[in-house]
Amino acid sequence: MSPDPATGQTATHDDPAAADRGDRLVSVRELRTYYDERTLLSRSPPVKAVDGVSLDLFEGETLGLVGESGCGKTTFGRTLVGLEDATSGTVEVEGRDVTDGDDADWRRRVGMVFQDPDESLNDRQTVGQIVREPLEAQGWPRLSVAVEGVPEATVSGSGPVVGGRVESERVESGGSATADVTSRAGESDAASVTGDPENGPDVAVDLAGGTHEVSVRERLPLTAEDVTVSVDRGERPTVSVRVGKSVAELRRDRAEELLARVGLGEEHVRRYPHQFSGGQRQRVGIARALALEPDFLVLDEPVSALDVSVQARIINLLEEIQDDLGLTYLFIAHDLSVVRHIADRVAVMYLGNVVELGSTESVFADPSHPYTLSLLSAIPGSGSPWDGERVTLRGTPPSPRDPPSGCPFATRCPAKIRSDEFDLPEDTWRALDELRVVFRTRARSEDSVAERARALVGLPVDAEAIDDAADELLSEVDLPPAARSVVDEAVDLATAGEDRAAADRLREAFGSRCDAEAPDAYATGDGERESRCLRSEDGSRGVAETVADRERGSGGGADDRSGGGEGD
Ligand SMILES: Nc1ncnc2c1ncn2[C@@H]1O[C@H](COP(=O)(O)OP(=O)(O)OP(=O)(O)O)[C@@H](O)[C@H]1O
Repeated sequence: MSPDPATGQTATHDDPAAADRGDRLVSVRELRTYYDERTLLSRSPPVKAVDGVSLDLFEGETLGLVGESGCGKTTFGRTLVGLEDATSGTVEVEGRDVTDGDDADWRRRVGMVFQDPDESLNDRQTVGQIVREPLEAQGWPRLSVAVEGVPEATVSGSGPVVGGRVESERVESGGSATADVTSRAGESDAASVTGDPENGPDVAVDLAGGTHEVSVRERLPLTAEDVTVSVDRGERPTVSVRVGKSVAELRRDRAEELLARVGLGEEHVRRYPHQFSGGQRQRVGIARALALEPDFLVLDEPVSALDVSVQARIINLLEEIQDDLGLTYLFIAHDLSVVRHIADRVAVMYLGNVVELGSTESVFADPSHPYTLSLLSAIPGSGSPWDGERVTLRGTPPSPRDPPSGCPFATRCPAKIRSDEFDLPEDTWRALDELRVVFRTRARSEDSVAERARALVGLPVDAEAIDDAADELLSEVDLPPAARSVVDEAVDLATAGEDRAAADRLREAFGSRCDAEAPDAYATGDGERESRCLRSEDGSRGVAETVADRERGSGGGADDRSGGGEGD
């Protein structure tokens, strides 16, 4: 395994088990997308929606992106396709930096399908107009023409003429294009080609043998009969290509073809979105996303708003399209069963971070990260080790405006490494964690305009609420005197309005590595996966065992504290 270029750590996002995949299409490194809404009245810190994601996407694969609502999935997808500005980090496509979203070639090569077709389709446009919109926006088509196989003997020029290159290649709306081909002496490439070398030229004129043959690229709504070619074999040979269809006709034909591709007929072209079912509307959304022949689609919960029976049909359609066109998908979902069906690899996201990444099969069979484990435990019949035995996470995710220092999952982690300063039962650790969350939440609300206004007019700090919270959480648990005195100190600080200091005091005394160190991406599962959990640092796991112990009430205490070293 190669070290991570960003962190120097072992085998990471760089590529777990890359051998059987296609070429790398997109490389994302340390990507951050923050929403900064600070105004004169509000000093709230920015929302760290994506907070340091590094991963690769390989040609032809489907990468599933899963995680709770609000963890940053949509923002990540939108940043990849240039709909959101990255705050820092890079997105590279085939070695080219496209992070700023201005790369015209990349913009053409990506498409996005949105969750809610009702919201993403303009109800005042016909379906035909909706699908033609990206074609119009991008000035499609810009036909490329190549001249091939020009033998030395047929075209006279100064020196051996072996190929031609088209200098002008736009189809005018009147329906003709002239391609001036300048001969190039001494070039050795017998078939000089313009346009996208992957897809070939749109129109190729083969001048071999003194005649000419015209071929038209597949998936273009043109046939060779629509194209007239005349060749002037003068001193400066010119090949003129006339296309017998107007731009408007080409766009109309393309829209019909796209609608047919997603299972809609000619009769649908002039209808409006509200005349369709949810599944049909999503088909329109897919046709629109395919308009410019993308290589990469971000599918943002494309079936979440649909009935289960319709979901399966749309998923099948997406799979067929991927096979036919060789597309790469980023498939965003919160439904893990859908992801399991469609994705080759899965990235699990929590609070703006990808915490686990690996092949779908291995992530489902043997999750390394405690967050993945808890997600899988919620799916009955998943076949995961936690199937049917739900690991419920405590509390709600922290605010992305104020993520915890250290591991972002530490405040809810059922396998959190415990401090070895104290020997406490699991219930007590959890109560202390929760009290810290209370102080952190209070500290955050102090930042709000309303709270500052209260402070300014001298409203008292709600001391009773602090005592109540501490009592509720800790009255039933046994705290040794040293621990009790730390809690009393923290409560005093909070009562004095120092909520953040109170939270910090608890962290100092009861926190562990998980509260202090942001985990790198460590290789787990024989290099098949990477996991951002300190327990995966040395390859040993111990996560499932620790969670099992704690959940089943036999854990806690000294055996739980070392982290990383437990398990196999
Ligand atoms: N335009 C915006 N301005 C400010 N904050 C935003 C904006 N868009 C998203 N957010 C916030 O960024 C965080 C990540 O949101 P995002 O929509 O990317 O998450 P998600 O995982 O896709 O959620 P869901 O599954 O609910 O769509 C959330 O806290 C959200 O409130």
